[in-house]
Amino acid sequence: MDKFLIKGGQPLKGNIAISGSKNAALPLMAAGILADGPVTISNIPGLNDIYTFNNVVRVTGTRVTFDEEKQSLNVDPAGLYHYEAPYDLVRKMRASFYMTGALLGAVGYARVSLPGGCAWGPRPVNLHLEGFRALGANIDMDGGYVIAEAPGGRLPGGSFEMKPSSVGATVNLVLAAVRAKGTSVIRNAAMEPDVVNLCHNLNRIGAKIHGAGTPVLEIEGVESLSGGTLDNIPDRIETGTFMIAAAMIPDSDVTLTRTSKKDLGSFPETFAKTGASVSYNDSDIRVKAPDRLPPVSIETTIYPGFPTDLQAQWATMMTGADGKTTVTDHIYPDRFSYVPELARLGAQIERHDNTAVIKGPQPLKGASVMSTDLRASVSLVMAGLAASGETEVLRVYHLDRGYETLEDKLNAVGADIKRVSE
Ligand SMILES: CC(=O)N[C@H]1[C@@H](OP(=O)(O)OP(=O)(O)OC[C@H]2O[C@@H](n3ccc(=O)[nH]c3=O)[C@H](O)[C@@H]2O)O[C@H](CO)[C@@H](O)[C@@H]1O
Ligand SMILES: C=C(OP(=O)(O)O)C(=O)O
Repeated sequence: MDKFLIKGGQPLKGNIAISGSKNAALPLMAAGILADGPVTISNIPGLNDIYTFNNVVRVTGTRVTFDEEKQSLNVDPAGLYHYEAPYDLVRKMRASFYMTGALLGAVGYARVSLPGGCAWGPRPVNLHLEGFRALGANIDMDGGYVIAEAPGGRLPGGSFEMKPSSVGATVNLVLAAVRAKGTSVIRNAAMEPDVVNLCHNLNRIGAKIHGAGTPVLEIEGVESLSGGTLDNIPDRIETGTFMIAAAMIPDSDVTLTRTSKKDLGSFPETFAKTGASVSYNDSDIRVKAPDRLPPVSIETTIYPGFPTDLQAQWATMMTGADGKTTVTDHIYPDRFSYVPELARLGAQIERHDNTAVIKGPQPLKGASVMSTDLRASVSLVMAGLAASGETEVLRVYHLDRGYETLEDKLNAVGADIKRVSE
């Protein structure tokens, strides 16, 4: 298992190119099996989650070819014959559950393993299942698998209101509904850029989805979708992560390229309160660390609110703030595995229910740390960069799920991170 050895205390200076979004890419890849011809998806990052999902899609007989150099992924569903996503793959990656909607839409039948819990507690799929039923699917459970079936091979379509709004369930229902016989309406639909991008791309190959980016999606089912080219968007979470890293490490001056403010929702407004100097251009964002970091409390909410995928990084930055900060997660109330690890680095941080309370400024000092999820792990790397001495971050395979060449990108702007394979 690989680990990182980080020598902290260096400012970050230079350019970092932002990769394509992991969370927007996965729905596009699932959408590939809905088309009548091959689709080519641009700006796909070389990440373990992408490789795993390639294998999930391949199980169905679909051909998936990834040109890593061009970051271009081709999905050819001509050989689609096996309508299943097995437990072995779904347990590695929850997004595999998108195969339920995609197979229902493509062939009217899916046998997909129920995803289990995850490192930060329960992640239910009740809305996905209730939504499929509302669109006309018969849903059964068998040996840990969901069996979803469209009577007569094609869903009739229907209406469903989500409470709460869910990114995963919206993606799954859109995939199931685009080739339904009738029209479907999803109320309180997710407005996250990942969902909007999926809808726009599906429309490019013949879908009729109205209202993307609003809480009401109306999907007129179409007989077929053509093959074609789909475009992935820059990773807004990677962008936010590096913006926070630049703001928390004194004297840093970092320009993020191949990204934009467009999909960041209200994050720039919140980020401005850190006092960091930020300039946004068409395709790059420059961040200079502030001289003094004030405490800025946040609460996660659905888009355009503060993303749950950035709360751990924000809490880490706030260990250096001048005063007391609270970080509250309303989406995933147990997503705090980083708290005891930051404490090992010397942070004054405590968890109370779904809130981390951080008392700063507290200089961090290198130690061995480990986390059990992706965003918590990247936060420990950032803490290691800010800390004095050497920090060892164990089990970096979590990072490899969602940050493309993280250590190379950071080392190129002055960090000192060594990957060690054990
Ligand atoms: C709204 C939100 O911020 N979603 C995030 C969530 O997406 P992900 O798709 O995993 O989660 P959802 O958007 O579905 O969940 C939003 C909320 O709805 C609840 N829920 C969801 C589905 C369901 O069937 N029943 C149910 O009760 C969840 O427990 C959660 O409290 O995690 C991803 C990975 O970290 C992030 O990239 C997404 O931005
Ligand atoms: C946890 C994440 O992904 P997933 O929903 O695939 O687990 C994430 O992107 O932070």
